[in-house]
Amino acid sequence: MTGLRVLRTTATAIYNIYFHPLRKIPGPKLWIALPLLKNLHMMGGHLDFKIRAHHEKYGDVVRFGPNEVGFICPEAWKDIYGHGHAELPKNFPKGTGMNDGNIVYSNAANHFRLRRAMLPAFSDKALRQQEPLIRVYVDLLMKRLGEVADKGESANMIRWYNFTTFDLIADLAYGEELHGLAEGKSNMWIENIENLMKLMPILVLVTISPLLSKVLQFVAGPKIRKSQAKHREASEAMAMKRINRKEQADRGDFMDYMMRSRGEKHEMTDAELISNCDLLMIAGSETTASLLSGVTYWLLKTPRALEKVTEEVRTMFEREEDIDFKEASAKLPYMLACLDEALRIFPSIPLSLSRQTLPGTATPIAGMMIPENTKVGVHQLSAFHSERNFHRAKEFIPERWLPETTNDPSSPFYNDKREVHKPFSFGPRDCIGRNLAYHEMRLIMARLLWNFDLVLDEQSSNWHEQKIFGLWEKPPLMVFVKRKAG
Ligand code: HEM
Repeated sequence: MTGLRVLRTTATAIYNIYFHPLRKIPGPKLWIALPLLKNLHMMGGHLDFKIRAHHEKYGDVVRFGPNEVGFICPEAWKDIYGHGHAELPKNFPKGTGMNDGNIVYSNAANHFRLRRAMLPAFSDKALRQQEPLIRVYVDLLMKRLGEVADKGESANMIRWYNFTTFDLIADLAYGEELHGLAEGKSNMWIENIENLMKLMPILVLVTISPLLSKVLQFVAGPKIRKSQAKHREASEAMAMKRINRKEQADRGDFMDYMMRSRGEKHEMTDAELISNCDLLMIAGSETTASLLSGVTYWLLKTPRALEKVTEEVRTMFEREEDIDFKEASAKLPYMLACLDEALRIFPSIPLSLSRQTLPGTATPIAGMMIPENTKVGVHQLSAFHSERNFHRAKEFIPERWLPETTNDPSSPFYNDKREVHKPFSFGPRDCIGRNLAYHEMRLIMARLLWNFDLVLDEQSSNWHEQKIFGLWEKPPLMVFVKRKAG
């Protein structure tokens, strides 16, 4: 039996390497022969760095498995994710099937309807209504960090940013406070992410072995199902409460706008509102908090940039109250460059959003014909860190995004392939919350730098050396916040 299995694995490996339609695309032969090796790297949190190294070795187009090709050139975004051709369906990890009520998991037709119903919640008009709701939490963050500053201790910025973004998205989605900032209380979404990160190596291990999967189902299955049911129940109760709270009807928050679809062809059902609010909690909070921690760390590691952005904030505004969405976006070009550079060097979603080529036909991607049913994607970490795309790619250099650089042929960054930098993805399924995210990040960072001088605690001096389990591991980021002098 074992002999037969070895024979079959060997024959498949030989076919995949020497006879498969993708055989001409370069890539690590071991991974093509033994796809499980990738899972082992995933378990260790190293997979995305290995992928990056393979792109460095093999080039813009790399075959990572029997049926899998990764790209890091700008044209691939349009061909894989863009408008103007049939949508390449998403590839979901095993065990997470399609859920048509949820915008991320929906099929093309449902996605179109849900996106139409959700888009108004992210319009400029909605953002103007949401700003005062968001400001409450930014004020509170400043107050709480002031208390930390007075104690003279270093603060774990991961927690503070998480509290802020989760508090404010919960308010926009459910019209309810989570009391993260006020009471230092965690919440079920943060706990879910933390648990998932801890469990990731085990979850990957069970995908390798059906036997281990059965053992895990037996040992932990009931507990996992119970905790999922509890989460569903709690988030459903919060959403239903908001749906029925008439006094919050014209609040301008996510729920208000999504409920305006009622009575229209694209209306969202209660079940869809529940599912998408739950999604917005994760999609809108973890991503933004992650970037805030990334930009904070890289600024602290790059004193020249920290000095420049702090000076920009403190000279462009006379009073803290004047820092708002509109003024911050008009007056802080260097801050925007810092955020973009952080999104490049520490992208919130560092991996490849995997798609599958359509059956029955080859798909043109970046000038190549990719056979049917191939997993394809742009791996963000590899694309953004590649010297093929960016000069001094591994360094945090916000200047590369400034108009005076992008328009100056004598600048070494002039030829950076900025079009490859799409941390919010691209096309019909790109990030719906991009503008909100930029406003939020700009406001929080501007207020932070207005109020405080920041110093990295020695213990976090190598914070960027961290693992990726789908998301960045994000160990504590310890920073001394000191009230600004004078
Ligand atoms: C730095 C912050 C953010 C980053 C880097 C980011 C990135 C992304 C990316 C890469 C996608 C595509 C995911 C996929 O194809 O599966 C996405 C989708 C999405 N994002 Fe964001 N996001 C951020 C903030 C936000 C915020 C603030 C919200 C809302 C409050 C939000 C809501 C969504 C939603 C609903 C989708 C699904 C869109 C669709 O399928 O049509 N995101 N985001």
